[in-house]
Amino acid sequence: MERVPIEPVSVPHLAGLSPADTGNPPIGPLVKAPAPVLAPQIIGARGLAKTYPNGQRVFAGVDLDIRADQRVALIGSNGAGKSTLLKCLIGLLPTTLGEITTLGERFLAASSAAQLTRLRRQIGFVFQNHGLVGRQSVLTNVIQGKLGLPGSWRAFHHALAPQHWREEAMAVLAEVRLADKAGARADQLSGGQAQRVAIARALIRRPRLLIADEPAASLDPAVGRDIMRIFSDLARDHGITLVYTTHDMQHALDYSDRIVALKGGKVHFDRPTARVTARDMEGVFHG
Ligand SMILES: Nc1ncnc2c1ncn2[C@@H]1O[C@H](COP(=O)(O)OP(=O)(O)OP(=O)(O)O)[C@@H](O)[C@H]1O
Repeated sequence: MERVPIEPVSVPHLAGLSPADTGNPPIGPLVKAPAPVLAPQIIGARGLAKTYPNGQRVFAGVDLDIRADQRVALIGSNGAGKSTLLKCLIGLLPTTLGEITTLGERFLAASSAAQLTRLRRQIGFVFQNHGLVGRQSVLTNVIQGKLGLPGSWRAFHHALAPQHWREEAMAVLAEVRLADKAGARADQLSGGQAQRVAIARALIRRPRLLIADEPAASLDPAVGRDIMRIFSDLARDHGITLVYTTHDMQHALDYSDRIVALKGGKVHFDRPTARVTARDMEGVFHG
């Protein structure tokens, strides 16, 4: 049988076209999808346990990872250990077991004095009792937020402070809507106004982390909500990580991105606020 030579087949309309032109994906080295970028860690805690010297066991086996820019509500019933945990995380109280890394300072049990100084420089504190000096002016109280920072002897009185500190103090007072009270004595303020000054005093430190222990507990409901809103909005606008304790469920739900619940000496749940149900909240305080 006669063999017919087979000519290479040429497809004129595809000749010279690149893969992109043909719609086929290019064949190349496999490229891995990029890992999600995590915000910098602000607080990392592993296997924390705390028992007070009198034998009072508060919590055990606590792990926590708080990233930059989060607003975290730490909740639990009275005596659940919220304040104790908060103080341990920032090196103000020693733990019994575990490892903590806060703002890059790693410590077991207790922070060193040098670590505590470095931590304090980067943290703003607001407590239930505002802790203002009543006989001094609002302006001086705000400038005293600079105490503990370099050159801070000048923060004892506004008259000693450099002009730019006074300007900063007026700017943070404006942020808490109290610029008009700068010259008033702190003991002439209402509870809500005093707490707003305490927030301004924390903000003037330009903290990376804002710690608030029951900031609205002694205020009436409307003023308490106002304080929580100021906190939460300022933390978001300034990119400050906020960790606050509360036993008010609504304050936890309305002003945080994430809720960590303590119960029975353990983390009962830790999840984004948007995924926390009313039943979850009930379970923290009852049952
Ligand atoms: N210095 C201390 N010595 C011994 N026990 C303490 C000390 N401070 C707190 N406790 C106890 O540790 C437990 C946790 O207290 P903590 O103040 O951390 O709880 P909390 O959740 O912040 O409570 P609350 O909501 O009432 O402020 C409580 O049983 C408390 O009595």
